[in-house]
Amino acid sequence: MDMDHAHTLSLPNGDVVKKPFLIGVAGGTASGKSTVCKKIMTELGQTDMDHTQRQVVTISQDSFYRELTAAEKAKAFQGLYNFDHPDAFDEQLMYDTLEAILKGVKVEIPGYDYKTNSLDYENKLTIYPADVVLFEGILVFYFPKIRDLFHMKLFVDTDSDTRLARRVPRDINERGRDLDAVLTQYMTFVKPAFEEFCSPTKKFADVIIPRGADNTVAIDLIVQHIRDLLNSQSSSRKGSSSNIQINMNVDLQKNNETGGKKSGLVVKIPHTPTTASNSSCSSASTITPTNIKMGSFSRPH
Ligand SMILES: Nc1ncnc2c1ncn2[C@@H]1O[C@H](COP(=O)(O)OP(=O)(O)O)[C@@H](O)[C@H]1O
Ligand SMILES: Nc1ccn([C@@H]2O[C@H](COP(=O)(O)O)[C@@H](O)[C@H]2O)c(=O)n1
Repeated sequence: MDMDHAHTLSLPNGDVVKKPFLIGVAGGTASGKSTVCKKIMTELGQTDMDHTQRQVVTISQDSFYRELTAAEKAKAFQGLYNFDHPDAFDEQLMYDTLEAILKGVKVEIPGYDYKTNSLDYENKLTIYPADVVLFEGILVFYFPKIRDLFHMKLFVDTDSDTRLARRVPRDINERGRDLDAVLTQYMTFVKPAFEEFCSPTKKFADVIIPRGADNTVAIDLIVQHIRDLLNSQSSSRKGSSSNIQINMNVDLQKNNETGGKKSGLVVKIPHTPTTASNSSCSSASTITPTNIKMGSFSRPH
């Protein structure tokens, strides 16, 4: 199988399949990862579309939790199982699945049932070859091999009080938990694991999104970027030989230097986009206002 540097794969039989652009979306529990992904899909007009026709799809890391034994399930019901440790996930299956998706293979992924703490094979999600795949979860940047598969990495950065305030009612109302178990699990596992395993992965992000889905500026920028990407893909399918250019390395942090008074933006755009991965953006023009620093990067394959 021949893999070109753009966005298609040429199979030995001459068929050409899509090679998706893979975006990782990490962040603490209840930071708004799924809501951000939903907003991105909605703004791109994807949610009303038949799922076989979608150009953008979202997958959750929760579909890669390991199956629990009966004893582990009994612990989980009391909030005494650690779902926030990397070992709770099937890393190899996650890697193999993302690899298959990147090769344009149609894959089936189980749903996840939080009420029974088990994978839900009755509600499988079929991932058809798509242009953009969003993969969201607390530890999507934790595993180096998986981290390296992403073409773009987003980190949803919502403060821990807000996250706890969202998690408690969600787990009670939507995940069938009782208050005692939710708080026990949070204090015993969720909070310490966030500090140890999730929060340190923020440094790998290309884009940090403070306040999650409330940050419409960040989401609009990301959506615009994806639109540009999809447009460049369709023009390349029509015969253009240009590679996809990604001209963002955005850090959407609060602008502390201005004491929070000026919430401006700094957008640096390279004069001449290059394909060099991780290249810095030394000769850049500046669009103001901004709290966004942009470098440039390109898809790694
Ligand atoms: N910006 C927001 N404002 C208010 N509630 C929100 C916001 N973002 C998410 N939520 C709510 O918080 C909970 C967790 O959000 P979700 O997107 O599922 O987070 P995650 O996927 O990171 O766990 C959900 O009940 C969701 O409706
Ligand atoms: N059976 C399960 C599986 C996971 N969790 C918790 O879900 C969190 C991850 O999902 P988010 O949507 O919140 O990112 C994680 O913190 C696990 O503790 C669970 O409680 N039960």
